[in-house]
Amino acid sequence: MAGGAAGDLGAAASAAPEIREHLFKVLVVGELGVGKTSIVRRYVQKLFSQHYRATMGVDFALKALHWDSRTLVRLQLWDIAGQERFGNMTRVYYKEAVGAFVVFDISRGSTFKAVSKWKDDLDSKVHLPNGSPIPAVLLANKCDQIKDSGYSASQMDQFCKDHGFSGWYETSAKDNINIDEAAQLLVENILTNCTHFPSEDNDVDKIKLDQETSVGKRKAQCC
Ligand SMILES: Nc1nc2c(ncn2[C@@H]2O[C@H](COP(=O)(O)OP(=O)(O)OP(=O)(O)O)[C@@H](O)[C@H]2O)c(=O)[nH]1
Ligand SMILES: [Mg+2]
Repeated sequence: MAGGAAGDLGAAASAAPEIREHLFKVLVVGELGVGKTSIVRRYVQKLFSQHYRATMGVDFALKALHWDSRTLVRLQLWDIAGQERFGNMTRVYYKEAVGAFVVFDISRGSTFKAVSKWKDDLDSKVHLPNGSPIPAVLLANKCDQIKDSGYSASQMDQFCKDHGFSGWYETSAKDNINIDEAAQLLVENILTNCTHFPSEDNDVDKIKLDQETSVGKRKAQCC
């Protein structure tokens, strides 16, 4: 019977697990050539190249994370050219970001000195709806190479506390070290903020999916 079939479909859809979908804008900043594009490429495409081509302005990439059985996180990664620290565009690029990676190159100490400048730039131009800084994770990239600075792990921990980083990781885009872990930490922090400081600014959807029938309901929701 047609009526019975429709009723069954409705029951199946309402019994389906509710999937929360989040879209987060995440910035990747740091000096020229520290490996921002390489990190994004490794994370999203699982590729690495020795070839260096400086980013002009900003590049974009999208990464989908099945966070848990009920949560899908989409990261919209804004890979900002190192040369932008000297330009006027960062204020535009940072708008509505909810998290950031600040990257330096462990084989070039000068890039670590610029970390606090990048962090100050972020904190002065973008913040959460409640006025707090957006969570940021510090990436000490190219850890497959020889270090050019004598910072111990505890000094790095202290540096993160002093400058308001959620944490830091030694990463290598070349050898695929700690990039997933760093992203995990950043997303955890973003999700925590999302729970504590709901905002209608973030583009977040709640979808209810019936995997068998592909019947889905999607509604915009604040986060
Ligand atoms: N050994 C090593 N080389 C890396 C790593 N990550 C990036 N590189 C190299 O460093 C150079 C610069 O990398 P990019 O990813 O283009 O740097 P970027 O930070 O995007 O630079 P801009 O776009 O100019 O700001 C390239 O030659 C990469 O192959 C790494 O983890 N290890
Ligand atoms: Mg780049």
